[in-house]
Amino acid sequence: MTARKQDVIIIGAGSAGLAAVRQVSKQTDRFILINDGPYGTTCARVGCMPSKALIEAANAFHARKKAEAFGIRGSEHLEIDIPAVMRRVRELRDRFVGGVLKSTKELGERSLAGHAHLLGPNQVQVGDEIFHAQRIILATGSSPVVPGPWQALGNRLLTTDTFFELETLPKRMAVIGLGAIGVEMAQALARLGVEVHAFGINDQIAGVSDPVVATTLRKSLDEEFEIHTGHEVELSNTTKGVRIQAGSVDIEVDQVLAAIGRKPNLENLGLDTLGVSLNSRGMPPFNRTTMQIANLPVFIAGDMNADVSLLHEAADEGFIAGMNAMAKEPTCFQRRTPLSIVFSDPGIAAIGQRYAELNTDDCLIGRVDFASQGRALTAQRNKGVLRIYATADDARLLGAEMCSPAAEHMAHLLALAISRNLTAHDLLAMPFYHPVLEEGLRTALRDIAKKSLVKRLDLSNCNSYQTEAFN
Ligand SMILES: Cc1cc2nc3c(=O)[nH]c(=O)nc-3n(C[C@H](O)[C@H](O)[C@H](O)COP(=O)(O)OP(=O)(O)OC[C@H]3O[C@@H](n4cnc5c(N)ncnc54)[C@H](O)[C@@H]3O)c2cc1C
Ligand SMILES: NC(=O)c1ccc[n+]([C@@H]2O[C@H](COP(=O)([O-])OP(=O)(O)OC[C@H]3O[C@@H](n4cnc5c(N)ncnc54)[C@H](O)[C@@H]3O)[C@@H](O)[C@H]2O)c1
Repeated sequence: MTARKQDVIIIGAGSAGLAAVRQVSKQTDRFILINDGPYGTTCARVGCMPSKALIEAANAFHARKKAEAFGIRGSEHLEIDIPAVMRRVRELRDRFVGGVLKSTKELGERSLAGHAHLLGPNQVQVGDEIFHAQRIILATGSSPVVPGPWQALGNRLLTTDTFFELETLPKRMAVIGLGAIGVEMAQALARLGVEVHAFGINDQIAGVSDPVVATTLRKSLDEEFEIHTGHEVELSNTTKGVRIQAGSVDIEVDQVLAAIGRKPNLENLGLDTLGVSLNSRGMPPFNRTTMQIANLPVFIAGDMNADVSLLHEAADEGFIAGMNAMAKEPTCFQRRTPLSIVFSDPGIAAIGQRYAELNTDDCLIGRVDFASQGRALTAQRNKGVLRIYATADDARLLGAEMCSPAAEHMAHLLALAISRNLTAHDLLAMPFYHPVLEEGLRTALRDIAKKSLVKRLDLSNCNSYQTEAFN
């Protein structure tokens, strides 16, 4: 065994780990990046990117269902070539992964493959080698949760780690779990022609906490695939597939996609050697503005810390960890306004404070229903609802939840406004072009302004025409 001295050791070559490497490598050559398992990052390899490639293909095929109403004939003759869809998903995936691999290859000997095991706050073991470092950054990511008994289903049980390798899709599929992954995948599979049964242990879908948005979302998804909520599922092998029992539901499918959440990769990592108490889930205490674990020279970033499992947050945390690992004293970084988007149709988004976090007695809620929104109607995208939350005294924007057309774009506008501490009136004083889906956003802002005691003598007071076309 050897003890090699480094300034920083980064464990995990995912999005968080690579963001940390980018910062650390600006200041020192004495660092190593250790990665166990496949390179290329969860996001590019089995996460964000292949799932979006699948969703885009599914949406393109689904568009035929609106053709007749537009006056386009013959769309019923369109066919889908599933093996070609899956090949395209993998080709794009390989392209995205290729870009990531290039950056790890460039590290040469500083990039090391193997399972990292901590021996304390300054030591890491990989195989027979021991490495010593002033600082350590942990960024080992997360893995799909698969309950032990489900393993008996063999290759009839899929997770997003295995799904994208399929050459073709089964006729009948169950998606267990209705979080972000469950909703995105269930809708995409249904739009690709698979008979989908989706199961949620409770009524919450994609994390939506606003009851008005939740009801609209459920109604919209119910039109596309079977949703069963409120019961634990029992899975068992049959001669032809998998039997699923949940409450009064008893069905058979060919394959099951488990999407019941992800767990941090802590196995055999040696967190117990850090000398700090771990919580019931084996997690050490850490500060999300510095990413530092207690007062140790150890930082924790990305999905591994089970805080917010999103790509942009993983990248931010890797950046903060990298900066602080090279600093004399850790700096506190202001975290960004919470923003999450689920790429379903209608899209689902939450910005700033969620409904569940509000004191609803002390805030204003503005609403728009997209069922009769002008531009949405012209595009046959008139489904969904947006609710914006603002302070009762000065209509300062606090947050929003929505399931709506163009949710991903309106979510960014709202995130910008909330980050800049703007009020509903501030946003209403800005231009809204006509006819755009954002006029729906303006309707919800006007709803807040109407309920607010604040009245400003500027264009924020300009009223609506009260007609569908200009809504
Ligand atoms: C299907 C799916 C879709 C998603 N879609 C989106 C989306 O649309 N938008 C979005 O923002 N987010 C999305 N996410 C979430 C996003 O992908 C993750 O938040 C992000 O990839 C986490 O990056 P990370 O660096 O923490 O982990 P990873 O990229 O998983 O990197 C961790 C690395 O550490 C390695 N490792 C583990 N243990 C050890 C060890 N002991 N020693 C050495 N190395 C180790 C792992 O093998 C891995 O290479 C999606 C996730 C999934 C699964
Ligand atoms: N568009 C995006 O940003 C995007 C897309 C996909 C994934 N992700 C990220 O990946 C992470 C993992 O996604 P996920 O959807 O697997 O996790 P999740 O935690 O978001 O959702 C899991 C869902 O499964 C349910 N569940 C748990 N146990 C169950 C059981 N036994 N039976 C039925 N339902 C059960 C939970 O109630 C929850 O609704 C998320 O944290 C998310 O941030 C993001």
